[in-house]
Amino acid sequence: GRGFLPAPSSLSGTDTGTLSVVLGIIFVLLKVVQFYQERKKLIKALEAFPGPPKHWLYGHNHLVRRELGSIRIMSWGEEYPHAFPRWFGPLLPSLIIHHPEYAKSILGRTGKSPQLVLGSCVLDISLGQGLLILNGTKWFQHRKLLTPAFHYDVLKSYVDLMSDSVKVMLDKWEKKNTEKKSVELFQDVSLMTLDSIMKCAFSYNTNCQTQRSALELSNSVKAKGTWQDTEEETPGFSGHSSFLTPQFAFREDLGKMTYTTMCIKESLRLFPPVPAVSRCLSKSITFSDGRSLPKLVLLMSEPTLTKRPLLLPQVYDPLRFSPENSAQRHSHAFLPFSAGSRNCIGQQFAMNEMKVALALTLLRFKLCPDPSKPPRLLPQLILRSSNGIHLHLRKIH
Ligand code: HEM
Repeated sequence: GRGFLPAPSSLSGTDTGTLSVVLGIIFVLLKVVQFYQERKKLIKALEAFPGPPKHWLYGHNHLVRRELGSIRIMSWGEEYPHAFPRWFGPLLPSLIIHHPEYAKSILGRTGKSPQLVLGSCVLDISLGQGLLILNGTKWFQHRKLLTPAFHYDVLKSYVDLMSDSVKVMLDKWEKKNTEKKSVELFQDVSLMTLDSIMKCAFSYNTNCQTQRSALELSNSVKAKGTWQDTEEETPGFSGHSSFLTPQFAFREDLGKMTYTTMCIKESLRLFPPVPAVSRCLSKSITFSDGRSLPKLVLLMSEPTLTKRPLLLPQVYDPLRFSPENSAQRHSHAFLPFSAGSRNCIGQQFAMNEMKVALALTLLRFKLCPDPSKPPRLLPQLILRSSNGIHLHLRKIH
């Protein structure tokens, strides 16, 4: 029948233009209303979580300094049990979780892809589309593809490759004049870990510790292809036999290095290499104490806080991790490698490598800190020291 609007065919150009503008405005208004309602719901839900007062514009940004175990965050943790809101500016809320039971609720959620918040464009550019920042089905497929490569038995065979890489590093240290001056070790250790992962994952000897510049190396890695490019051919973790040397004695002993493992865990507790993990809720959640959150809240969990029961005192004491002392501990009180389906796939690889590196290093050197250059901790995506790590090396034999 006849309506108020003329038939589409009779619309002039100006009318079509006006119509699109009106539709556009309606769309934007609907989005604003939707955003406003979601925000109201979110703020209501966050009311159940008391927290420090926030500034209307900065949120909590002006109160929190980027430092490991920030005293302020720690004291907030003291004041506001289990979890408290942390606003990034006026619009973006997050919930800082610092209770093992809360961490368990979040990290223990099943489903194909616990969404990570990490998929920001900055990470996309710097890391490529690796497992760490993938989400959804793609993450699930890649994770499934890579999991067998980290099987216990497969990892055992890498011990020889790891020890070769460590020995190159130690030989380099022997040649340095370490009599009086302390040595910056972070660079060397980074290159050693790169060398060893390249050998294990790609069966590729880069010689990066002795020859290549970082640029040359990154080009050769690109030429060789990265993990995510090798879907048909499971990335490395296979034809590595050419590197194997049968005489390595630790291979069977790694599982027996109980005290070394305790020392490593204590170091990971005090200096967590991944200082915080974050999750985005894809559906609402109710915690064990009855408080709940709607979907789409950015959640951050600082392991430094999550493992609060362990955090104080700041004294290095490996015995904290003795079987007796660990028996009563909550399963989610100490999470250097995170937990749940999105935990660190390289956890066992990393533990093995740390044991091999530590044992071989201590067989050759005594290490002492340089009090004039203490590390300045800088928690970024990973924890680093802004001024390197300076140690005195004393040759044992
Ligand atoms: C001490 C050494 C390491 C620590 C403390 C560590 C810690 C972590 C943590 C906490 C996560 C979870 C991140 C999150 O939930 O947002 C993670 C993820 C991951 N780690 Fe590690 N990691 C270490 C070494 C390694 C190594 C050696 C590899 C590879 C051989 C590796 C590969 C990965 C991958 C691929 C993921 C992403 C897993 C996924 O999203 O499914 N990590 N790591």
